[in-house]
Amino acid sequence: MLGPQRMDGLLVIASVRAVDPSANLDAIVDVVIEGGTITRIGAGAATSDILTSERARVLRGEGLLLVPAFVDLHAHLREPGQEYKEDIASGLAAAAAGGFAHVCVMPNTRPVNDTRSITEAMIAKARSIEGPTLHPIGAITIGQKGAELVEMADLKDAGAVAVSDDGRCVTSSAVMRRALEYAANFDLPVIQHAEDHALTEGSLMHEGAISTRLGLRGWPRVAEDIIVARDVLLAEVTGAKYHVAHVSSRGAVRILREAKARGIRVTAEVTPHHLTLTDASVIGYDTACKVNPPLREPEDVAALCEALADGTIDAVATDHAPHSSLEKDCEFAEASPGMIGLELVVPLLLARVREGALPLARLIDALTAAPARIVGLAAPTLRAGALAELCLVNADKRWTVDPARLRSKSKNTPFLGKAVTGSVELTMAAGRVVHDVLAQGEAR
Ligand SMILES: NC(=O)N[C@@H](CC(=O)O)C(=O)O
Ligand SMILES: [Zn+2]
Repeated sequence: MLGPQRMDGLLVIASVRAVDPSANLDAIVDVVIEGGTITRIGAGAATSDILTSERARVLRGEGLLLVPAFVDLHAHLREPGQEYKEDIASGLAAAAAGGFAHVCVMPNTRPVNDTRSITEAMIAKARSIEGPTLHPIGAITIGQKGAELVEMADLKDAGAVAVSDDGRCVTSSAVMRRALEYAANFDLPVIQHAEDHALTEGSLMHEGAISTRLGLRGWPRVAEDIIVARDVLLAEVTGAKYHVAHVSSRGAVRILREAKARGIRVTAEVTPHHLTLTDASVIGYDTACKVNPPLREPEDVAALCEALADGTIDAVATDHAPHSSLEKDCEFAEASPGMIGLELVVPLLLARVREGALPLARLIDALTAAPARIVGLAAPTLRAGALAELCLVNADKRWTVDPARLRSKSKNTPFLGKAVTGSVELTMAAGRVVHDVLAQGEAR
């Protein structure tokens, strides 16, 4: 349910700890939002005139954390074609609840988003909903078949912010080279799902001691590393913008670190689940733990966290991949890979911050300015004059991941029923309140 704040209203958040690394900000401030714009921010910005104004909704910010709203580079909203798993409305509602103002959506819909008309239809649908802004990612190849390139100029013109065959890897070096060369003309980043399919045929989880014990065919790290290494070389010769989706292996981290040190234009993202879970989660054969790329070993999780902390991995992306009970309540071998993620970013990653594995400011950058830069969006920021795109977090609130509370149509997460700490209390996107749990039981 939305709160009383509208575009023309006055919202005041008083005495809140605001953290925005892009504005060099970490301080207790008041924030005044008028007509969807941050008009004042700073200590004492909420003057008594403002606080007593009839028009004002005043939120007490003590004990809360205010950050720019998040930008997701990788979500599967399943519309068109698989609306029983998710649709644009439910996916954007989940994004709002998770603290997101912008969601880049992958093209592995039915049909695949490889044309202007599908890109435009997705944008039109999202515009009819008062929620976070949707940004389509077009396919690299027609039908994501890995052969013929799409009309990238058309897709870009229609509003696509990047291209990707996500779900499938562009395995042909020749196709990938041409894709990078072509995309460079339009300054479109090429996002790779790095998986050498020849090495992962029939795989169900990470290849290691646990897959051997469980008798499940494994996906070795090297299947990811080979593609990342090859693509880094292609990015170097083409000068194109290359981005690696959902990095999961420590080998890929090493290759990215070397590539960046050599000045090659590469960027990368990591998911909350790869930063928190290992292949040991698969021991109970819980199909919610089946995901591509697979959950790996503790050494990989540590390497991913370190790489996110030092900026080798630029961004956190959810890879929100909803699947219904039809695809998940079955044998492990038959289950579709993927887990939902939009609504769990804050509790999962604040836990890593509390453990000291990740500085808070870096995490906020990785959820806001860094992903925005990769796809060329204006990053949400906490500055006077900026569009209000922000997120109010209660870092200490404990809640249970109850299926009834999740806005996503699908409930495929291994965190179901688990208690977590850290909740998104209010989200503003494009100047509007799109998620508000404070409105209930509030004095005014
Ligand atoms: N991550 C997954 O396991 N699945 C994704 C595809 C993808 O992101 O590769 C999906 O679309 O379900
Ligand atoms: Zn993928």
